[in-house]
Amino acid sequence: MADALLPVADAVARVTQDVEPTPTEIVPLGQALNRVLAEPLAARRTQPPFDVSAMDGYAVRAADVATLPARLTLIGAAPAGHAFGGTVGPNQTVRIFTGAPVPDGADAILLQEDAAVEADGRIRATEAVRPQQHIRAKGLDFREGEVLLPAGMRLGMRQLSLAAALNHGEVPVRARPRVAILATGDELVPPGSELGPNQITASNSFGIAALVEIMGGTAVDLGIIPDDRALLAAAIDRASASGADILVTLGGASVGEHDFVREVLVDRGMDLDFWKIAMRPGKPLMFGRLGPMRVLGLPGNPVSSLVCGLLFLKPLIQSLLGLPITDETEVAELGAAVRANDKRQDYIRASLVDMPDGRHIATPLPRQDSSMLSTFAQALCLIVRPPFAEAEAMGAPCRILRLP
Ligand SMILES: Nc1nc2c(c(=O)[nH]1)N[C@H]1C(S)=C(S)[C@@H](COP(=O)(O)OP(=O)(O)OC[C@H]3O[C@@H](n4cnc5c(N)ncnc54)[C@H](O)[C@@H]3O)O[C@H]1N2
Ligand code: MOO
Repeated sequence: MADALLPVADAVARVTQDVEPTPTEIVPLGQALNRVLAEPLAARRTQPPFDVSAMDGYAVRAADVATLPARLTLIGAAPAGHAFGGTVGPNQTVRIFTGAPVPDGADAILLQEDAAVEADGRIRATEAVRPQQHIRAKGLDFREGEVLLPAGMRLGMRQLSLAAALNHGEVPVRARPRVAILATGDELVPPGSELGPNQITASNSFGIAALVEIMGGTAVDLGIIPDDRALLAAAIDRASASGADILVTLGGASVGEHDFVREVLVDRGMDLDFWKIAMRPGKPLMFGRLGPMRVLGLPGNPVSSLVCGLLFLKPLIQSLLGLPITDETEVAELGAAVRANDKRQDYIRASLVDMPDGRHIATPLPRQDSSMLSTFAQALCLIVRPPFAEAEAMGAPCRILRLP
């Protein structure tokens, strides 16, 4: 029977359809790195809160120092955090430091480097000043009530500092999507084990868990389940009971006699949405819903697993975080000729050189076997070739997806 293979874009649309963002939770700012704002953040204060000196020097009346010579009487000091209480009168000055409020009467800062202290204690300007010189006006950065961080913003280093400057000690963010990860296969043992004769190490869970964490989710490793229907059913029930938003199964997705992940999931109540897509690597991808939990069945071949994680698990997590799903492919140039493609959208592991003239050269790596993590780790991008794309010569334009 001919396979009915779902196109990749349709599969992404079905995986992310009707996903409700996770609830809002309030977290301390110090724990909010990489979290996604659930509500906009407005300034709770004005910055700077008053006219402030941008330099260490002397607060002066610009008219007094418009031309040289100019000598001023020192009447006080204003370090940061302390205002000078009085008013600067004609030919008077106040010692001032960066970040201190500009005293009444003053309208410019004479740089320390442009001033000399005379024997009688007076201050002699060696350079003339302009009005407002080295003064940061109140509200230069932002004003109270202004929204500077919109909902849906991911909090990176710059956004966290800005949130702190706005005077938010804690922030409303989307709860981290919880992703349960379950590896299947009699041949699998954890890395670092003493390997038996027919065993390999389970590698996929690590890459998938890393992707979950990078995206701002929480990975819950449910371990390795042997090819046993009862044990698999029990593990699926544990995943359901854990309240995970997503269950990712690894392996057992194909057609062999030991590939019964789909059957057992359906038996446990999963509503199967699709199985098998027009993609290489990753044909036997499966998706369904089990109660409130989305289930992604990733193929066991390591590269297939991780590429499917990037193409389907990543947008699913983005949807749960209320983030838009965007086309992240870019235009590049083929560094070598490629053959005509068949019915499966191809994701070719490739090197990538960003040229100084702005071109990006993507060259397929020699071995494309979906079991080869060595090639995948070496690749910098995937060349995306649509179904039935024609053969292309070196130098032809192509689309690429950069790898994280
Ligand atoms: N007759 C057919 N055979 C296969 C087809 C097909 O259409 N007809 N599809 C092939 C494709 S494409 C893929 S991809 C694989 C997917 O198979 P499964 O999802 O059932 O995965 P397994 O058979 O369990 O394992 C495949 C391979 O990957 C290794 N593996 C599995 N889990 C892990 C893990 N967590 N970490 C590291 N390596 C893992 C496993 O040992 C196998 O070598 O099916 C093809 N067959
Ligand atoms: O398409 Mo499978 O995903 O080659 O290995």
